[in-house]
Amino acid sequence: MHGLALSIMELSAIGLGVDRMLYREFFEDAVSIMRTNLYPTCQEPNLSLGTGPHCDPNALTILHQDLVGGLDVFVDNKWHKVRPIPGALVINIGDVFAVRKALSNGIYRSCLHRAVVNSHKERRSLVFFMCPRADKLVKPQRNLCPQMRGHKKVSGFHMVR
Ligand SMILES: O=C(O)CCC(=O)C(=O)O
Ligand SMILES: [Fe+2]
Repeated sequence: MHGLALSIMELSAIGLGVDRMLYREFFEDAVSIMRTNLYPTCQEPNLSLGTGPHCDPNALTILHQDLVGGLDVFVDNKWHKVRPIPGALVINIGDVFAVRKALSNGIYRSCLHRAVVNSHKERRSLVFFMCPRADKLVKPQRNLCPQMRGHKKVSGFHMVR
């Protein structure tokens, strides 16, 4: 999973027009998180949520869901179902990569999502959260920061787990 996430980061760097190896130093040998989620059936699914609406706070998320369905994304002011496709992974970018002043300086966006439950079948997902190394300062490349022109230093932050 970590190797796949690193390759996706390389592609993302190419998309931003920065050195494709740039993000390797942030993520190589970093401690990431893997979690399994189990959503039991619920008699009143409309009154309950599996996971409430959120953006992932890490850099990149790789999610595998079973075929039950329940992941929703919020796009154009509405919730949309992410239909499970056998063998497919869902790739989500998180705040460390997406927000302003983070790695892409807001050029990439993190996506609000949630998981809903149903009354007939329990659901499982397996999620890999790629996090940056704790000792790395998260900040965008200077050329992604037109608003910083004329400033000496681009400030950054450390990811707190
Ligand atoms: O189980 C899902 O489909 C979503 C889980 C999720 O968003 C998370 O664990 O951050
Ligand atoms: Fe999430």
